[in-house]
Amino acid sequence: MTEQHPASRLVAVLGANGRMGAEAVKAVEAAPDLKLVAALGRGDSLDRLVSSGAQYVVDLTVPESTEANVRFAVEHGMHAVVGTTGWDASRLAGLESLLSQRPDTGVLIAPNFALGSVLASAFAAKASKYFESVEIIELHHPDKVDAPSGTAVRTAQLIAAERAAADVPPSPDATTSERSGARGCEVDGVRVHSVRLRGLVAHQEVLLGGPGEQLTLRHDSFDRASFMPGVLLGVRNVAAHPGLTVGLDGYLDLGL
Ligand SMILES: NC(=O)C1=CN([C@@H]2O[C@H](COP(=O)(O)OP(=O)(O)OC[C@H]3O[C@@H](n4cnc5c(N)ncnc54)[C@H](O)[C@@H]3O)[C@@H](O)[C@H]2O)C=CC1
Ligand SMILES: O=C(O)C1=N[C@H](C(=O)O)C[C@H](O)C1
Repeated sequence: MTEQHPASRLVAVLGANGRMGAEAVKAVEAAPDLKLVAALGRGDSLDRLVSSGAQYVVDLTVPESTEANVRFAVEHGMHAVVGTTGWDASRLAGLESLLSQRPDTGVLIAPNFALGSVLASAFAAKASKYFESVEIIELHHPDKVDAPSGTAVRTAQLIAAERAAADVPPSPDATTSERSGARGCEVDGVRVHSVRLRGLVAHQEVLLGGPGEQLTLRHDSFDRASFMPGVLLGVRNVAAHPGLTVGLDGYLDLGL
């Protein structure tokens, strides 16, 4: 007979057959204070979230599914911890409006669950106002469907906000002739370059340049195990943070 933890949080994982979802299933099963009540893959009915009694939903699916999944969870009073990419400003606004009708429900949208990545992005944002130039290089496995990565988008947004608040001008760039894509894409005025290479998992460098010097902030996830402490931290904290939180840093005391 399996031992029941008296205060178990009942957790469902969506995308359970995927690279991240499979890892999250193992992490939830191994956590003494959590109980996995559903592990759903593509094509499974979301009604199983309700019938399983799930209180927490971990969404690790695909950009085209995640919005409907999270809406379903919130409409049924479940807290959601979301690692899936694709949450642009308009999706976030729609979710905030839905959550305003559910004041006790919490949703965490975490572009990256790895603590080191969250720290690297925060440090980069803080440092960026002291440098003339900033560019981001994100490097991932070639099975990733979206580019640039959600982490890079979030990092660029944090950097852009810090630089705007400090009235830092745009990074200098004399390019007048460009083969399409050579300068990457622009996110809030920050150039982002995406590499897809077999052997990689998830990596990012923020390059900060000033006269005669460069600061590079690099983070590497060598294994998806790196994301699991953040997933568990999200599940354990999301109910205490009703409404929408974007970024795991919202649950951490970074003191920055
Ligand atoms: N926040 C973070 O720290 C991390 C986020 N990610 C993001 O998480 C997402 C998943 O990444 P991977 O696991 O590498 O992708 P994956 O492609 O291996 O897994 C996605 C899984 O979701 C399933 N799926 C699609 N629609 C579904 C639905 N409606 N219900 C249930 N399952 C559904 C797919 O069949 C697939 O098995 C991506 O958006 C990725 O960028 C990935 C790693 C870390
Ligand atoms: O698809 C991935 O693998 C990852 N996706 C997230 C992203 O787009 O930032 C998080 C991490 O980089 C891994």
